[in-house]
Amino acid sequence: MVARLVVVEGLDGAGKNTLTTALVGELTDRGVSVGRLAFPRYGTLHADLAADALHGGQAGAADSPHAMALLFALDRHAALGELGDLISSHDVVLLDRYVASNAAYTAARLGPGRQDEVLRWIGELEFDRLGLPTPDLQILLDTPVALAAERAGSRETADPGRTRDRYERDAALQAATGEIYRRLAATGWRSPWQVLGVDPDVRRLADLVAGH
Ligand SMILES: Nc1ncnc2c1ncn2[C@@H]1O[C@H](COP(=O)(O)OP(=O)(O)OP(=O)(O)O)[C@@H](O)[C@H]1O
Ligand SMILES: Cc1cn([C@H]2C[C@H](O)[C@@H](COP(=O)(O)O)O2)c(=O)[nH]c1=O
Repeated sequence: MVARLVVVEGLDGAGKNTLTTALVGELTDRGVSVGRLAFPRYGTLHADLAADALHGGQAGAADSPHAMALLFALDRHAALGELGDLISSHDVVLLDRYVASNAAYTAARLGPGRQDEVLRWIGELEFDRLGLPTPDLQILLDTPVALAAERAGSRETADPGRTRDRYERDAALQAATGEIYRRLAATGWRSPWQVLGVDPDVRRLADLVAGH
């Protein structure tokens, strides 16, 4: 059996990690074997260069929208083997962020006039040229910007080592990213999407993911 590849997308602080953890628990309880991976894969070369740029470090020279998008894409390209192993050994593979994150954030940075061009570019680069597998389902956790920002802020307060990066501090960028995510979902960008509101029903989501 080939695993269903399911992606959880949303703004910084939307609750993706929390939802993914709950979904892994619910699916596992049902006897579904679940693989899990989050992007960027902190601790790897390209992801750490991207993170450094986001935090204003030495790699800040790479902080143009296209350069950042390439770093995130190369991190996924380097994960192809790991992703293939997960897909071949589980019923379902859950990804916390994937190609649509790159599409949404990069398009938001470039502004309205260049959105179509960048959405096409990212899709062609990552899926068609780099050969990343197409998701079976993309889930947009559509948490309102203010609530997502509040959650990201309280996480920083609880753990001062987890400082917010420049994307997380930029309310306008988050709002623009949220709009692009909704557009990606409405147009079925690259695969079917499911849009969820705040505090989604994890059991119903598990039904959908497990294909019941
Ligand atoms: N449904 C919820 N109700 C209350 N708090 C929540 C909920 N979901 C997540 N949180 C809290 O909000 C914060 C952000 O959640 P989480 O880390 O899951 O978000 P995320 O989307 O993965 O964030 P990021 O993309 O920035 O890593 C955490 O402190 C988490 O405990
Ligand atoms: C995978 C990926 C991420 N980003 C952006 C989105 C976030 O603001 C940061 C880091 O993500 P995290 O969930 O806070 O760890 O990077 C992006 O622009 N492109 C991507 O492909």
